Amino acid sequence: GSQISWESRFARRAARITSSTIRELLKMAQQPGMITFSGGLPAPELFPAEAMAQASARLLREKANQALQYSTTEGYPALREWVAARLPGTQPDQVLMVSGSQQALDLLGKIFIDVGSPVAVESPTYMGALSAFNPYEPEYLSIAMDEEGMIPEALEAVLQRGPRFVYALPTFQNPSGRLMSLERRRKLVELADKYSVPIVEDDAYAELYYSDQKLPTLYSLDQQMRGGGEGNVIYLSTFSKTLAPGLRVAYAAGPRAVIHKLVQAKQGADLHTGSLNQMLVYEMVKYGLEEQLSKIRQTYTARRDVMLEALAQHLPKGIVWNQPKGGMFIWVQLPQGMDAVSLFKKALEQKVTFVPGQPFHADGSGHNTLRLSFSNAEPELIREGIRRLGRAAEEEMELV
Ligand SMILES: Cc1ncc(COP(=O)(O)O)c(CN[C@@H](CCCC(=O)O)C(=O)O)c1O
Repeated sequence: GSQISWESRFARRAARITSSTIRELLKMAQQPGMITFSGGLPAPELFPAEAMAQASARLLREKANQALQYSTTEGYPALREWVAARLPGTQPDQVLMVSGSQQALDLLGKIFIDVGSPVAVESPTYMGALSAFNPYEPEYLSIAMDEEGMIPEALEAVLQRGPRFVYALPTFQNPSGRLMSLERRRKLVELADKYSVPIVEDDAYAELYYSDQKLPTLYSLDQQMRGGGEGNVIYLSTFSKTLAPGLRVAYAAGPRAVIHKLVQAKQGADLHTGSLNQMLVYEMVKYGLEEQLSKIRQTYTARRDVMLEALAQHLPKGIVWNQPKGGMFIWVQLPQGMDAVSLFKKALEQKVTFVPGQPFHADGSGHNTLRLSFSNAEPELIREGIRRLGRAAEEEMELV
């Protein structure tokens, strides 16, 4: 027969499945001599590779049957218990181990979103969440933010439209780096309860704080407000930023009815997260992660400071950026009328990459924004990369 036109054969939802900008840009970063500030990649030199080599060899010698066999969808029991013990008022049967929090986002889309369902997101928000939700064809309601996080009036107006859930990143938000203030956290939890709209709290960067002490999670504030018992917050976090993203081990915690439905959805997706990888993560965290975490905080604080200093030195006037207190990203605003994609092309010629900010905006805005990741480049490369970015920005500004 004639050549099949596959586009016409795909399901309707396939039209909402498009490339991840970050993943596509990461491919470009492979070019020789390129300095990349694109992916939120942990510093590989901090991976505890030697300890993992020994632990996995031991697991395969002593527990091969368990490590190499199919395991339960809910996850490795000892790891679920470890996670539950660190979350207020949470039992192990309220925790599901997932293959990266990216999978949790996909499964949450699958169980909560119908075609046209309203879903509330921050502006900007994590583009990977939009990629996970898009195939389920939601209608996004963007919540305006200021430096302290969601603006209460904007949030309340969105909640009155009955979204299926609010997707919130209160701690070192990807991409803006914002830390939601305690007052705004309380406001969000109270308003979500008032309108009985669930909150999905994506806490990927919880441990990557570089100055003030940690603020309480939405999950814990919700528990306090209710005096314990099951709450209104579905909490996500991951071992990608503290241990190793290549292991693809993360977790979701929350009300039993939600976790149970996520388990059923995961059974249909991948049966379970890698048995060996979960057992390896448990071996690495069971005695605590403090030593690993302090190494990470020290390294990323230094890299953040080098990047901030280089930005001040090399970027032309009119370009502004935040001073993140944690996380992996610096969020840059170009003057109105300047386009980050056009700057990206000039930067590529200078052999430096970043992530243009528009894909982080569900409402299509943000053409003059861009995200820089400072976690995965040595200080000297950061200085050189920002110097190159400065040159590209000078060129671009002459045209505007
Ligand atoms: C807020 C937020 N939520 C979930 C994830 C995905 O983390 P997992 O590794 O799936 O646990 C991430 C990871 N995002 C990185 C990594 C994605 C890079 C890549 O696609 O390789 C980034 O924004 O660059 C995140 O920032």
